[in-house]
Amino acid sequence: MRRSAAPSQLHGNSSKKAKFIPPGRTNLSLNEEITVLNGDTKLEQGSQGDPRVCSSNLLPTEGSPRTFWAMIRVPPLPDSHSPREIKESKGKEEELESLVKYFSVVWSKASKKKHKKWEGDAILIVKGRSFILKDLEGKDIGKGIGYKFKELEKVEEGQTLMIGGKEIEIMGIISSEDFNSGRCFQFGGGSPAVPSSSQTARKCFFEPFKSVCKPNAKENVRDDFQKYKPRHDPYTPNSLVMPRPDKNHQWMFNKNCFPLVDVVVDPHVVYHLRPHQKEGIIFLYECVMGMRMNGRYGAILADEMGLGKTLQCISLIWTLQCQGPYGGKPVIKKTLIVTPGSLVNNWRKEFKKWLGSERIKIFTVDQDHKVEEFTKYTFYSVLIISYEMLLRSLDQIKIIKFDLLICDEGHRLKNSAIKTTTALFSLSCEKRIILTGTPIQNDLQEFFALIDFVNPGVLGSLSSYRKIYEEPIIMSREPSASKEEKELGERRAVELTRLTGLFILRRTQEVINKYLPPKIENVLFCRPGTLQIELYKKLLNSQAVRFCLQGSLENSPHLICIGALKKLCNHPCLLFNSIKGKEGSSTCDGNEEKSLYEGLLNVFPADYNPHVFPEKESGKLQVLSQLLAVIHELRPTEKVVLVSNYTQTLNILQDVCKRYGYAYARLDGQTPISQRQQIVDGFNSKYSSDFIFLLSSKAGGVGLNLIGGSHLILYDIDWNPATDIQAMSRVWRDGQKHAVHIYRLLTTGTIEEKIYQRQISKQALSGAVVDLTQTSEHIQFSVEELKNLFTLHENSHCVTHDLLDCECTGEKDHTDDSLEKDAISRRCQLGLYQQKSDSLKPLSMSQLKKWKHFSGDHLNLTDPFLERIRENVSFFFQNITNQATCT
Ligand SMILES: Nc1ncnc2c1ncn2[C@@H]1O[C@H](COP(=O)(O)OP(=O)(O)OP(=O)(O)O)[C@@H](O)[C@H]1O
Ligand SMILES: [Mg+2]
Repeated sequence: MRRSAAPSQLHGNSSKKAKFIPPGRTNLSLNEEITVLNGDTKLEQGSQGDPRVCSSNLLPTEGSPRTFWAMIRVPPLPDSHSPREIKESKGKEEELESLVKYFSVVWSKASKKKHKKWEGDAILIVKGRSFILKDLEGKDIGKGIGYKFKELEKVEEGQTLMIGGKEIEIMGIISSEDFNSGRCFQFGGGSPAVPSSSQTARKCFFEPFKSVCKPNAKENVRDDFQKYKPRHDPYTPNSLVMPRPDKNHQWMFNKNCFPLVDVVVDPHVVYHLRPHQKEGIIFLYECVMGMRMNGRYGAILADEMGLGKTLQCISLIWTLQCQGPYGGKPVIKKTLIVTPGSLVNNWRKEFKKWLGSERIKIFTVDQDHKVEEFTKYTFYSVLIISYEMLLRSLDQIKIIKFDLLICDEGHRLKNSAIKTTTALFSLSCEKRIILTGTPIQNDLQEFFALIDFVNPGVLGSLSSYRKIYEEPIIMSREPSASKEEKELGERRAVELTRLTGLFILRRTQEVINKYLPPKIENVLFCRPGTLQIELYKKLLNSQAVRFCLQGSLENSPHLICIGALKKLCNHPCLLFNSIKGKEGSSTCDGNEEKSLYEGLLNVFPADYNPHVFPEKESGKLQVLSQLLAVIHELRPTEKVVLVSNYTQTLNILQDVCKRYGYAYARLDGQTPISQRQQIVDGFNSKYSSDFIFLLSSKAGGVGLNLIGGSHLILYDIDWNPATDIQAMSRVWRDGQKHAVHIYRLLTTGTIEEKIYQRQISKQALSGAVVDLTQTSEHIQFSVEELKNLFTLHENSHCVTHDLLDCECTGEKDHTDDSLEKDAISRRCQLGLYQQKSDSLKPLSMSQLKKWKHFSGDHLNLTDPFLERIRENVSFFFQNITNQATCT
């Protein structure tokens, strides 16, 4: 048996230019040598005894087959040196010590067999006196230290060596650039297709296309060009023409030699498209057609929330369903859209909004409309289904041949182990698009899962990805990282960005700012009520809180304490209900909670009735009811979205609506999915009499359009800034006609301020995960942090302002302009680790300082809304975006 070629040989590895001469072959010339490097034998793989023993006596006779041990060059034994020589050589050695060289090699286990097999390609890293052999998945497969420089210096292309119990042949030199970027590790990643620039899209083709195939007769050509006309005129001004496939693509996909036809997006749709959406459609087209990367058909459209990802996909589906570059034949027949339950009908609505009811037949799956119906009627081309329903109907879905798969809010596929991901993975459809407005780059493993879903294998296996990208990148960010580690991590990150940037597109909110009305964001620090303060202090003095601060966080009930404080901030009656609810409980958790609540009931008035919940007992509720009143009075035609993360709090807010006779709609986790869109539509309709939309943001806020409302009040704060940002994005989006007012309510001096500070400082600074799934359970608190959380600042107007180091007293409008304004253009954000957008990112403390801020005692408040609520607000922060577009 001959040695078979390693993968690089089989696939024509470009790094291997010269000889691939497997050991054991007879055609080695006599002056080619196998060198056995003789290190200090600190080898991971045992070396084959002392190679010096196998010297000339094993030399083959001329003409006889060369054995593995043939032609060994024995490294010279150390000479004795004079002192000066030693000094000089020491200097040289130090220099050599830091020298790193990289080689591509093929390797096999050391063996005396006559015919052996190369077992694989590998990368040899030679540094100073040591070497590391890595396989192409980045795993170390051999190591050795203590070699002599002379031995390692001589390593060169074509040479065969014995190291670490392995025989290797040097196939080529790798530049440090290629190693550092990770490009030398070749795996399933497709090579980028010939870049087709977006400009080509706008150019029309002046001549009939030349196909790579030559039709037989001129006659046929003429006939063909008449028969195969573009569906829409590519020459009209503002037409949106898709890029032309290159020769390679034609070779691969136009086997029947159809004439090429312009793919032109329906002008009816183009008329509405924003410039970034036109670019997005071209991007998606190139991706799913395999024009950006050979053999890869997936894309991630990660535009920030509200940029119209839905419309971009609808335009793509409509285009591909009717047209294609080869003979005009449609590229796709059936599309599957998987989306959160609350958005199924939103998709249907968007299809109708942009394409009317006739162009495309949509089928949405719900309790009464099963997948079988879609299969039965061939005129349906798009199936829209929720993730939950998909799991239930997987067997039926699998039978249908879908040509395009779109996963909306697809960041949920970041966990490759969950059922939804495996179910979707099992579908055979190659053209896959993930839509997500949530940042996806923070966790490298989740990032891998998303990439691997749209373009399976493009980053190799998970283990190779970890070795080649994740580990070096994470290591480079450790404070203890060496300069080399930092450099390597940075290069790998750049390479990962380059590679994935071919099929990830993320644009920031700024691209649509100019189409949006102004946004006035306010943070209101509300003075707590007397009962609230009393209860708060009592809670902080409880045994449970003291236990948390003792230092052992193992079984610490800190989450229970935090929960109780947050409830109290919303309204004392919520705490009252919890205490009452725990009275009979005897579980372990119950006991901890009981110890937290001990003596609290005595603080409440004896006849306390939680159903009455006077507003003055909660600073925020008091501000809220004043705010609703002033909006109702000053803007009678405008509506309010009122957000809380807790159902119980929403119940209170709902009762407030009833109390004041405000008409309201409500959407929370319990709202049946089939009713959600109807509720949203009702609220958005100009004929609706609803004044308030009560929304549980976690339960159903993602992806919703609530542009009927122009005031949004965040009643409580979440640990995770992304949850709040999601909620805020519901109203300030395309289609909004009014200036948008956002109010975030925080109880002054309490845990709510601390959570806010954590959102804006710690997370923004550390770049920690900004991800919807992050909850307080995932946050690790130090005892110091808990101490801070469990402190009440009774005498401060605004602890957050105190922390800003701002010299103002809050009596006048104050804006700190001393800091340089961010002058970074953030129009487009592609891939990982590029400058993040500020618009949907948690604020930093220094940015907050630039917001206008003033205390509730400020004398000349110009904002009529704030003027009316100032009595209970100790401090304000305000920021206006798009003031220029103010009407
Ligand atoms: N070109 C446009 N002109 C006018 N309105 C548009 C345009 N594009 C999108 N919209 C509207 O903007 C709103 C937001 O669009 P869409 O829901 O697709 O956003 P998204 O990018 O999916 O955001 P999210 O990440 O929050 O789901 C929708 O009401 C949509 O109809
Ligand atoms: Mg969406």
